[in-house]
Amino acid sequence: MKIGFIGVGNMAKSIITGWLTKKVFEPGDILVHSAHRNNYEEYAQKTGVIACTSNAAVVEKADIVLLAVKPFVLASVIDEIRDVTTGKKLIISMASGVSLEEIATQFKSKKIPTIRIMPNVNVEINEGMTAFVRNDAVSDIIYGQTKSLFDSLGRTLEIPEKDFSIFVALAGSSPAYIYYFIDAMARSGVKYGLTKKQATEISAQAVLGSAQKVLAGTKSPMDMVDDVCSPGGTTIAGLLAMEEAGFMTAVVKGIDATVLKDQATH
Ligand SMILES: NC(=O)C1=CN([C@@H]2O[C@H](COP(=O)(O)OP(=O)(O)OC[C@H]3O[C@@H](n4cnc5c(N)ncnc54)[C@H](OP(=O)(O)O)[C@@H]3O)[C@@H](O)[C@H]2O)C=CC1
Ligand SMILES: O=C(O)[C@@H]1CCC=N1
Repeated sequence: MKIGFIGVGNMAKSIITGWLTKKVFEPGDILVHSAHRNNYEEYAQKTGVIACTSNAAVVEKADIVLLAVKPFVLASVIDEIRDVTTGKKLIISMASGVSLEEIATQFKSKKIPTIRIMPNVNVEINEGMTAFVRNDAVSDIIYGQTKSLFDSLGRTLEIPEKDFSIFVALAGSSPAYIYYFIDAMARSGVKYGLTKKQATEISAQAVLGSAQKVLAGTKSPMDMVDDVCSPGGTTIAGLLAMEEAGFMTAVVKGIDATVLKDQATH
């Protein structure tokens, strides 16, 4: 099976790395094309994936085509590939805020099997979180096969399309917020004399272990907060100072702004 990428920027590269690591695809099964020849040819040379000469060539040669361009470029890319896209190709879009209906309108056909996904960059290390929804032209078999490709990249979840905006906030965009949190912790460590490297490792491992404990699912996160806060201790002093500075409000406002921005793309 050949898989093609139109656009080979941050998200496409993360997916490709995840698949190559798990040997889900060989480099020779992956086709790429993007806006700038230097970029995609250099990437193909480095990784062994195949560079195509146009977006249409990717569609012609691939069984599955991932549209990995920014949302505002999607319409012009679909214009370019419309004539070579038959019902035998599976189209996967990861563009935030662009609905299946809008994609069908752009293709001028409801018969193009299309899956909308929302991955995150952590697929690169096979620890991603990817949401899925499909149109009526995607059979159960194709859907199941496609989902298993993404299962190799981390967790996957089928959700209604109306929930994609909140999913973008909690999973698509949130790695940036979590990296930012880790960096803020690490900077505080530097303030107290640790090297940035030491402080970053300490903070990241604390986030990793905490996330794993939450996912183990034995207690709610809030119960775990209480377990760490010894009466009269250091943690409750720090937590209340963070809350006074608006920790919870800052997070909720950030998620609200992400959701609004995603909805504004429609
Ligand atoms: N980054 C992320 O964490 C996530 C991104 N997404 C979604 O993934 C999509 C891609 O985002 P991201 O990878 O970050 O963006 P990037 O800017 O990193 O990559 C965009 C890619 O699109 C290519 N491109 C631009 N115009 C065209 C065109 N006309 N034809 C073919 N290729 C073109 C660029 O080419 P070139 O490299 O040659 O300039 C580049 O490779 C977006 O829709 C975004 O919403 C979804 C989840 C997470
Ligand atoms: O920032 C963005 O628009 C994309 C969508 C999710 C993550 N990055």
